[in-house]
Amino acid sequence: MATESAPAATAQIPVINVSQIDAETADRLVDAAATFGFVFVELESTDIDYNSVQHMFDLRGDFKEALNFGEFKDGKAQQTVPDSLLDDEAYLSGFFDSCHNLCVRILQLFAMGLKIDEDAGGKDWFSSRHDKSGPSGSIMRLLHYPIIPAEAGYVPEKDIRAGAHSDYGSITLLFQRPGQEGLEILSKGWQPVPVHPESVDTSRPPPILVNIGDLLSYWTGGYLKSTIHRVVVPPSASIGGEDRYSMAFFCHPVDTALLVPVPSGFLRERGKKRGAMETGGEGKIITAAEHLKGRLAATYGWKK
Ligand SMILES: O=C(O)CCC(=O)C(=O)O
Ligand SMILES: [Fe+2]
Repeated sequence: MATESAPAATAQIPVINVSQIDAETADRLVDAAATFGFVFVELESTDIDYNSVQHMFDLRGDFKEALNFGEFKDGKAQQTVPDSLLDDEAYLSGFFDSCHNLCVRILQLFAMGLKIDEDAGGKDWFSSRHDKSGPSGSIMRLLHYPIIPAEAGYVPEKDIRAGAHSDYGSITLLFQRPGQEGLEILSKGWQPVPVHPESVDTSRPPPILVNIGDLLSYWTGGYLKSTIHRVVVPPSASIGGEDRYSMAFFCHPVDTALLVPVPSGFLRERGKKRGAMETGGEGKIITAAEHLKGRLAATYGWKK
């Protein structure tokens, strides 16, 4: 007989309006990032409009699972774009830029919330290290998780759509579709993340889910949390669920950015030093590219 466990409590991730770059917004964002590692940002409070999000979801051509785009230069992708999306290259490039600009805004708010010393750069301390002055690990990923046919013998505990992981970069923007739940975060057990949190009416566009990646967590000595998450077929779905589509923008600093200690009395007072969580102290100063290489090596067993 199948055992039924009580449904896990939904993660109570705050929803924040980022239209103002002010101390109150900054404190709320930092608080959510330090508590959950995840925060919702109201789409209407950003410069990304819902039509362009819808358009991106409509564009996806007929690719089967994940499609990644690295940076664009003068509107041209730096990696191969599938033929079915060639006509849309300029559009993809524009959306990539809008996502990057929103990340810059969020990074300014994090810098304010962490009270980074004014004479060191204040609110621009993180964002100036994400300034597109050189290549970076930033990636736009269009995701498709196909329906699992009932006859394929779907087993909920086994058929995880995206296994437990943390993201590598500074911050990730995740765009979800109405009615397509499935993301879960590891916080006292697996907690489902809604597409529409309670405070956002379902007639409004889903807010953008923002999460902290390993690099920003490392940079802030673990103060901002890089929370483990995964994607499952939601327990409420019929067997095998339906196709899930999502889009993730992974924002990274420029490759050459040095992950020096964050000049923040706020972090120092809390005993948070760069790398303290991972290395037990302040070791060698590495670049963003080296950090990414280390994470990839750890994941895929590559030799550093
Ligand atoms: O598809 C999702 O909702 C999440 C995807 C994700 O976590 C990732 O690609 O890193
Ligand atoms: Fe992820």
